[in-house]
Formats: sequence, C-alpha cells, structure tokens
Amino acid sequence: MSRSAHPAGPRHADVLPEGHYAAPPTDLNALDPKVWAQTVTRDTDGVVTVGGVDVKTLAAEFGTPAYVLDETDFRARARAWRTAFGPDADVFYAGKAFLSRAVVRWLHEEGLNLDVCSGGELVTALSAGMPADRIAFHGNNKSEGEIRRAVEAGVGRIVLDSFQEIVRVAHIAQELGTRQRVQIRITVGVEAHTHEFIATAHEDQKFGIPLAGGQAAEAVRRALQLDGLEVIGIHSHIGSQIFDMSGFEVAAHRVVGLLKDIRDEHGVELPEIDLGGGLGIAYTSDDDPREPHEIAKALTEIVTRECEAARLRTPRISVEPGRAVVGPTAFTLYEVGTIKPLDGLRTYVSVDGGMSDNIRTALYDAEYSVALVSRTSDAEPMLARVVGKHCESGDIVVKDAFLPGDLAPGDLIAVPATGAYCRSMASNYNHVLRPPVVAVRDGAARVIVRRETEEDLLRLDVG
Ligand SMILES: Cc1ncc(COP(=O)(O)O)c(C=O)c1O
Ligand SMILES: N[C@@H](CCCC[NH3+])C(=O)O
Repeated sequence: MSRSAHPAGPRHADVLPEGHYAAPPTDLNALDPKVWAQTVTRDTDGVVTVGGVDVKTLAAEFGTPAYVLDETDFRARARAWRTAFGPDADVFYAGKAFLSRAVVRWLHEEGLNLDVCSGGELVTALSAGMPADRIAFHGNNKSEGEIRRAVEAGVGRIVLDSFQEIVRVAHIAQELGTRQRVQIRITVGVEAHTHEFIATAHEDQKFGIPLAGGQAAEAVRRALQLDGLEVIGIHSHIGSQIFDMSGFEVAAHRVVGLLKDIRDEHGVELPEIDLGGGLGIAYTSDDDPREPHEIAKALTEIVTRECEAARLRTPRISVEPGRAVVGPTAFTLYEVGTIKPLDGLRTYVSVDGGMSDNIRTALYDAEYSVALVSRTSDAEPMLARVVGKHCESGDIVVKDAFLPGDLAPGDLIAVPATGAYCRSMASNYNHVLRPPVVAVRDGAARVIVRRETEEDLLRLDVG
C-alpha cells in the first residue's frame, strides 16, 4: 500500500492538548512498559510483537479491530494479587471488567475467586468450572430468577444491596431449604477522586445502603433476624480508577466502626470485610499506579489498626480488583482508514472500530495513548485524534495523540490498556460487529471470544 505523506500536524496554540499530550514524546516508536502489556516489544524490523507473535500476523489471521490479550501478563497480574494478599485474605476478580471462559479458567488456576453481577456472568463462571463457593454475586437489582439460580448453585456469598433484597434473598434461601452466606454492601460517604460516573461510595446514588442515619445498622439488624441468611460481613466499594489510598482508609475506618457497633448491639463479631475494587491503572505515561503488594500492605495495615483500636478481631479481608488485573494486559489493534488533516486544527485518523469497541472515551472522557505498531517511523509527529467509523461526532477513541506524520491507510495502530471495560461494554451500534479477543502466549495466538458475524446479527433479528 502506498504511503501518502501528511504534513507534520498543526501547532495552533488553541488546539494543543493538555496533560499527557501537551508536547510530542521524544520517540514516537518507544513503547512505555507502564501502559503496554508485559510481553510487548518491537522487533528489529520495527513490528510490534506480543507473546512472541507480531501484530501483522495477528491482523492477517484474525482481522482488525481485535482485542489482543497477553495471557502471560494476565496470569502474572492475577498471581501478584493472590500472592500479595496471602492465604488469610481473598481476591475476587471483578468479572465485569472482562469475562470469558478462558479467563475464568486462568483465574481458577491462579487461585483467585470471582465476583459476578448478573445471571450471564454467573453462568459463564459456572460453565467454565469456577467452584460456586468461590463466587460472589453482586448487583443493585438482582432478579428473583438470578437470586434463585445463585442460591441453588451454592455461591459463596451474595452481596445484599437494599432492604428489599435482604428479605428477597432470605425468602428464596428458606424456600430452597438453605442458609445463604451474605455480605451487606454499605455506602460509607466517601467522595472518591475519580470520574463522577464511576464513584460509588457517596450517598446520593443507586448502590448500597447508606451508613448515614443508621440505615446500614438497621439493615444488619434485619438481616441477623432472618433464618435464611448467614451474615458474614460488610462490603464497601468506593469507586473505580482510584490512585489515592485515603478513600480506602476512610472507608475501612467507617466499616470497622460499623462492625464495632454490631458487636456492641448484637454481641456478634462479623468475620469478613470486603473493600471492593477500584485500583487504578496507567492509561498514559502520566499515571502511576501502585503495585498489588503495596496495596495489600496498606489495606491490611489500615484494617488491622482500626480493629485494634476498636478491640475487634481482625476480620478476613477480601478485595475485588477488575481493571487492575486485566486492564493493562490487552491492546486494541486497528487498521488505519481515512486520514483527514484539518488545517490549523488537527488530523483525524479513522480506524475500523470506534465507540462500539471502546466507549470509555465518550463516556468518561478517558485518556488513552496510541502507537503505530506495524512499522517504525522517523516522520515528524502530527497532532491527531483517533476516531471510529460510527455516525457520531463523539465517536472518539483517543482524543489527543501524536502519531507519525507519514501515517497512511493500511497502517496498524494499537491503543494499549484496553483490557478492562472495553470488550465488556462493547456494543453493536450501527450494526458494527464486536471484535474478537485473541489471547497470545508463548508464540501462539488463539481466539477466546470470537468476532461477531453478520449471521449473529441476523439471527437475533427474528423479523
Ligand atoms: C462492587 C464492585 N467490585 C469491584 C469492582 C471492580 O472495580 P475495578 O475494575 O475498578 O477494580 C466494581 C466496579 O467498579 C464494583 O462495582
Ligand atoms: N465501567 C467503568 C467502571 C465501572 C466499574 C463497575 N462498577 C470503567 O470503564 O471505568
């Protein structure tokens, strides 16, 4: 394919981006290990490889767009979380970030538990052999059918999210002649420093039961009276993509405060607390996430200290990382299509996917980086915006990016750190087919979620 050269992008002061892309990086061919999966490298010929397979081969074999997942990295991160928390704590991978049967098997093998939040996630987990007692079932509006299925399967815990659900789950468990282990999700009133749509511990929102006004204490009071429930602990999840540990500190303080009140009122020391997920990852080189061992140490110390002060036995801690396990392990591989330089503004680089495979930029103003991966280039950087093929001007994948000025149709570019909440929130908008997930390891690539086909679309449309 011929390469049409494009002018080195505009430098108009008004359009220069803030933050990560305020200035072009010194080397556009460099791949920052902070944002790329562990086994990603550039070959001597300039082509990027992952797990020993180069992206040109992947594109030829599986097509584009495709999510390319580094299995070695996924397993390493899962293991790092497991090891960091040790045998006296539990790590529940949050399946909402990305779930497939292969992933469930890897998690099982690496000793993690699983958090699911719908019947669909539950059936995926069970069908891939995750033992039911290692599954936690979440959700603010679980249907009776979902609850029944979870109780029948014998899930390790159901996380109760409302007063109505306390009664509903107790009733179903009794009907099925069992006692369901439950945690009660509370909102501790923390303002997590993250996007408004993904903060979940302030009181004015749909998740959990507020600690404020004694509502959480009342929920525990009611749950303890019901024969169908075994209350094992309190759950708090403060939000997502969080770097600052102070929110967790406040949350732990307030959860332990509730445990103390429960002990004082009922003479019961609940044996478990779950501090949720939400740990941030690097989407760009400006982000500095903490390692699992640092997080484990910090959380364990906070809970132990708070419990000592309250004269409580330290409960078993669990956490639910999703993004921090899978997010960095995948990139989205796109083929460049139309390139449109707009004088004095920027160059629009269209790819063969878009908001249907990554809604996060449109939804949360998320920042991503991007690189040319099918070759290297010494061309001048151009200020670009990577956009999709949807009928929507907000269909932006990477808002501000510097790409080489000689970028051309047919080049492959990749957006790293798309392992979490991209495939799982993918849509069929404009009847665009959802991309496959290709897992790569030790020189071999295999599809773990296949590409949607036109037949799939037509099969759903029953006329
Ligand atoms: C209850 C619960 N646990 C865990 C998670 C996983 O969050 P993250 O992927 O940010 O770790 C979420 C999503 O924010 C959640 O709602
Ligand atoms: N889906 C969100 C996070 C919400 C997580 C679920 N509570 C994201 O992409 O960041």
